[in-house]
Parts: sequence; C-alpha cells; structure tokens
Amino acid sequence: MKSPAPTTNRRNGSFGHRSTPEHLGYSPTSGHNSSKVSRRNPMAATVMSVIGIFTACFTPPDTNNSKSFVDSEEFKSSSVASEASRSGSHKARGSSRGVSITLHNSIQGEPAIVKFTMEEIFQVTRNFSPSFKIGQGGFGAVYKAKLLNGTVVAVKRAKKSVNEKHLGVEFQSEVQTLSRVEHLNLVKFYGYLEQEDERIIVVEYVPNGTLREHLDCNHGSILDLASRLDIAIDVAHAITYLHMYIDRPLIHRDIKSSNILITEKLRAKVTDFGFSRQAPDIDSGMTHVSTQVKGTAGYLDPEYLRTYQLTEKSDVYSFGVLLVELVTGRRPIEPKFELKERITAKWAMQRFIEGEAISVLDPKLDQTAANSLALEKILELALQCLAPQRQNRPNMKRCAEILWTIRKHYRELSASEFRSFSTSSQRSASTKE
Ligand SMILES: Nc1ncnc2c1ncn2[C@@H]1O[C@H](COP(=O)(O)OP(=O)(O)OP(=O)(O)O)[C@@H](O)[C@H]1O
Repeated sequence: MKSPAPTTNRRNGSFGHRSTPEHLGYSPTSGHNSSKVSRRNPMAATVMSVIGIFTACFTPPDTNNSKSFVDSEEFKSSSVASEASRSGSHKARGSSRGVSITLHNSIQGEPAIVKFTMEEIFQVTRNFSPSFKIGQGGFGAVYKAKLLNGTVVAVKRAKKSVNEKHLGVEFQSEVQTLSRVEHLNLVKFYGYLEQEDERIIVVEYVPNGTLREHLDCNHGSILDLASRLDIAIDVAHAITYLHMYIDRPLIHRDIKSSNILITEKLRAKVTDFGFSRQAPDIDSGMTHVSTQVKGTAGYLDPEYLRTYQLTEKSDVYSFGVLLVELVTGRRPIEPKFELKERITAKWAMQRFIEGEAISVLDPKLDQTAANSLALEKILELALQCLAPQRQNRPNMKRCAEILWTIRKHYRELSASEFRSFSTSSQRSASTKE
C-alpha cells in the first residue's frame, strides 16, 4: 500500500510534517566516552542507535514553544465506563447538568454523544465573553463556563478556518474519541456542538494549567520530582488505557507537555484528541496503520516520520521525550541553546551514557540522593522509549510498571534522607544546648 504523503495539515503551534529534516552532523562515535558507555550500561547498542536517530531531527522552529495494569488498584479505580457510552439513544431534558441536552447515536453502534445547543453555549459563556476566555490553542479559543447545575467546564470553540475540511475531520476525531473514553487521567467529555461553521467541544475544566507551564514555574512554585513522577505515572496510565483497555484501542498521536493539564492536587489529565487514530487491529494481522504524519516537532517518532507507519509505539516515543522534559525542565527543542544541546532528548541521552546524568537535572531541583537515583532510572526508561525501532521500545503498560518501581524507591530513599537529616539536626541542636 502506498504511504500517504506528509502534509502541512496542522493547527497553529503544532505542526504536521512541515519542517525540513536536517542532519545535525552529530556522530554517535564522536566524543570521548563511547567505550565507557558500553561498560557502564548493558544497553550500549540501543544507546548508540538512539543517539544516532537524533541526527535525523528537525530544524528547530523559530518559536521557543516547541510545538507535540489493570492489575493495580490504582489503575482499576481510575478506569470507569462512561454512562453516556453505555446509554442508548434518548433525550434527557433538564438533566443533571441543568441544561437541556440531547443524547443520540450519531452512528449505528457508536456510543451516545451529548449535543449542546447554541443557546446553551451562549448562555453559559455569556456570548463568549472575553472575560471568560482562559486560553488559545491551535484548535481555537477556550472559555471557562459554569453549566446550570454548577459543573465548571472548559468550552473549546474551534476557530473558523479557510481549511474547513481538515478542521472538521480533527473535530469529529476528537468528539468520537472523547465519547468513547473515560479515565481519571483523561479530560472528561461533557458534549459538543456542530452547527454551520460553529464547532464546540465541552470538557471538564482542569484548574491548574498545563504541565509545560508548571515546568516553566508559571504557577509560582517549583514542581518537585515527587510530583513529576506522579504526573509521569498518570500519563502512562492514561495512554495504557487508550492502547489496551478500550474497545478498538486508540493512538493519541500528540502526547506533549502542553496537552497535559494539571489538577489542584498536581495530578495529570491528558487532553487534545484531535489527532487520535484507531490503533492497528492486531487480531486481523495488522501491524501498523499507514497515515500521514501528524504530531508536534520534537515529540515525533522518527520511524513513523520515515515510513508513515503508525503504531502505539509512536506514543511511547513521545512519552520518552516527555520523560526527558520532566527531569530536565527543558522543552524538546531549545533553539536558543548551543547546537549540541538544542535537541533536549539527544543531549540528555548523551550525557546519561557518559555517566553525567546529574548534569541534565533541572537546575530548579535539588541534587539529593533520591533525586539523583530517580533521574538515572527515568533517563534509563526514556532511553528505551526513544529506541529508533519501535519493537525495541517497551509498551506503555511496562513503562507504568517501571515508573511505579522508580517511585517506590524514590519514596523510600527520600524518607531515609529525611530521617537522617532530622537526626543530625536534633544532634546539632542538643550539642548547642
Ligand atoms: N479542559 C481545560 N481546562 C482548563 N484549561 C484548559 C482546558 N483545555 C484547554 N485549556 C487551556 O487553554 C489553552 C489552549 O488549549 P488547547 O488545547 O486549545 O491548545 P493547545 O493544546 O495549547 O495547542 P494545540 O492545540 O496547538 O496543541 C491550554 O494551554 C490551557 O491553558
């Protein structure tokens, strides 16, 4: 089958396949330490090929904004089948949401989807009052609103584009996906509206900004490593759920820090399903889906980029980039840094294999023993996720399991560091007395 051509079909900020791939001239065997690497790390072969793959990275864009278990109790409690997705076709006037809604089956056999009316949307957003506006993304403007029953929601209003067709496709994809999923770590779907040139999605309001904003300290405090680990685990749970635990599994295709919303308790919810695609049906012998490249520069799986073959492992690759972002605090592409540090994952992996992992730790984080150990372990996992060939990457469930172990050891070491710190403080206090 002929692979579809890559397109520039991308909403603002993120991109499809627009940038020209550029050979950055990096030689994996250059540098002084490749043999030390092999001794130090049994995954040396993977390491070298991972590093090599970054040579086929993109020209950094101008902008600094580098734009995209079920066995455990934790997972079980967070995975709930949606009421809407279980219900059939019916009307619910004056429902618990407090506004009149219509549930209907748009496609035979598809889950019921809640439709809003334009009056309802105008009412709750006060005619899209600028004072209700909370964000602006590639999709359009985002408004905070309160439904009549008090539920606080985010109303995402698609911008009107000359390229109506592809926006319509992305909108439908997002609606279909959102209506099929429900998980604690995915943004909850309340409904949508599509009328003439208006396209609106109503989702759960997540009050604490995006992960990227937290890494930039835009919310006034530094996100500690314990919270970053929790967030990584939440995202791993969400993607595992999409890949493994729904009918007709899904590939998100745009995992990135600005698509991870943060709750008041600093937990994560994955959002933005405009690019999501159905995963290949393994039972019918499919190994991949052939499709045009979509996603965000810096997060894109190089194998997908080269072959247009999409699998769940493309999300795993993006997750690897996200792990590096979490521990370094840097964006995946940092155009302002010197060349060897410009592609953050490549730089961090290189430092890791040189035995200098600590040098990539976000300078906002303390260099404690617990932080250093967790950093090493997270980078080791990132290295596996970033393997150039998809079959060498772990699946998302395995990533979550590895992260649980990292978190367990992190907590134990932090607690013992805290105990020895308290004991030595007490000792010095009593010496002074
Ligand atoms: N459910 C939500 N709850 C609270 N704020 C939200 C929600 N969804 C989006 N926002 C805010 O609106 C901004 C824009 O979101 P949107 O998803 O449209 O774009 P984006 O992901 O930043 O960009 P792109 O679509 O190009 O990837 C976000 O950065 C966030 O601050």
